[in-house]
Amino acid sequence: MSGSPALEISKGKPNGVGNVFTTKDIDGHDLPPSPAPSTPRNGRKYNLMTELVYTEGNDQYNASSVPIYQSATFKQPSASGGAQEYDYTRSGNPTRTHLERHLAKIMNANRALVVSSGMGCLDVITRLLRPGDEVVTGDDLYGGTNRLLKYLSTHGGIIVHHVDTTNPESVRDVINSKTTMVLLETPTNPLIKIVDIPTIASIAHQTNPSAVVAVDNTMLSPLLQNPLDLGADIVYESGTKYLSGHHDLMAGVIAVNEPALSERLYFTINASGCGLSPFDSWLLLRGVKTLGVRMEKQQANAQRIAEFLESHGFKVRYPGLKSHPQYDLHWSMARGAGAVLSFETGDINVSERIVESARLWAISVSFGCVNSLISMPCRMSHASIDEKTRRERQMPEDIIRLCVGIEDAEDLIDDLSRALVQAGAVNIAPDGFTALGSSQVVGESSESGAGSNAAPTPSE
Ligand SMILES: Cc1ncc(COP(=O)(O)O)c(C=O)c1O
Ligand SMILES: N[C@@H](CCSC[C@H](N)C(=O)O)C(=O)O
Repeated sequence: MSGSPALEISKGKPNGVGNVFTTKDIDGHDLPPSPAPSTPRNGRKYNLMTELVYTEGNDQYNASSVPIYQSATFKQPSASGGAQEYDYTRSGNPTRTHLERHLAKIMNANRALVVSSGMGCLDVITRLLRPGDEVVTGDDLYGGTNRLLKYLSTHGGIIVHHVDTTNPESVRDVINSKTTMVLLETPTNPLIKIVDIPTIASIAHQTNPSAVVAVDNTMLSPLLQNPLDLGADIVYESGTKYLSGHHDLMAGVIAVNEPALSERLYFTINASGCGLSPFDSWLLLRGVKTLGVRMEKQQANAQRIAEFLESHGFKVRYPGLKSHPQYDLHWSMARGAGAVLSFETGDINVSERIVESARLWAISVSFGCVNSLISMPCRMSHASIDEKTRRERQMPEDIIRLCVGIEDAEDLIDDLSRALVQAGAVNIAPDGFTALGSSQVVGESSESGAGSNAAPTPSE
């Protein structure tokens, strides 16, 4: 790639640190700092769907698929050290570098770093904190995030404020000169609440210019939202979810624009040894290429299912529905609604029966997979948040989370309809069914959802 006339490599340090390209292409377009070799040779910035699949290598055999450098060590030409880019895979590996450069491009970032899981990202990011530092974060957070923050507040001398981040004023109320980090998720998992990244980022930076605003973008992926463009300093994602798409690997990616910050994060990754393995880097690079087609289908299916449930009287949380209280805010930041939604039945036992009656929908934690999943967050993904805290944070114990895959939408709706009937979650009438306790008149449900509004007969 160094021979490309379109791009110049800035002088970098070993292991890809600082090896970013200048921002102008041959035509003078001001490109985001571009992480070749995954950028087309002409230096042009294409639409994201194109950039996702475009990678280029400098392998001596012109391999179309980036090789897996399954090697822990790299021989060196002399004993003087420091002359070559790689020496040891914990510090850097060509397959990992290739993935990082590709992800930096996709995430509109100067630099991306890949680690062994989404929680690995948060571990690396929170090592920026020092005892006495304060963190402001949400009251609806992924259970594992909550658990790590709790550990840090109990054992690491970090003060953590959980506030309702859907209201920027609650952030303003607690933020102060000791606030070194603001940690956000949007949409939140599992209550699908929306958080105003630009407003909160500006409150944080005004109050303490050195505060770092970190956003967990796992629920939407870079296809649908770019928090760095909205004022965040760090974005991270669990690569276990949409980025890879098949639930066959664990990974995490951290992306930043500020070189000094990226150096501090890289230091921890090298020092602690949590960089992603060559094989998982290769798998993740392969998965990222289909992110666009997967997400488009998953999101279209999720919209159908959300409308189906809502039309039958269920309380549904999904930012693709106009009834979402923060619909406008969501669409001011994001290009899509994603494929995770949740709904309530009003009864834990009914919810449990629905989950267990589903056949196509696997009972499983996680999301972003091509297969559709159903879960009860309070008992599964968020069980690490104790019951009292869940109550204080108004997490409905009966909430069901649907993580929609790429199957045929009619099949998914049929299976869900059958599960709802089998679980006794709906009132059945000759012309349709409605959620128990719903004020909706039977039969008035819209045609937008199920293949038919007729009450399905439980087939099992
Ligand atoms: C929103 C969110 N962030 C981070 C994580 C952590 O990712 P990982 O499981 O890859 O560690 C998860 C799920 O696990 C998640 O749902
Ligand atoms: N037992 C795991 C649960 C993982 S939940 C995975 C995912 N983030 C989700 O929301 O489903 C744990 O304790 O972390």
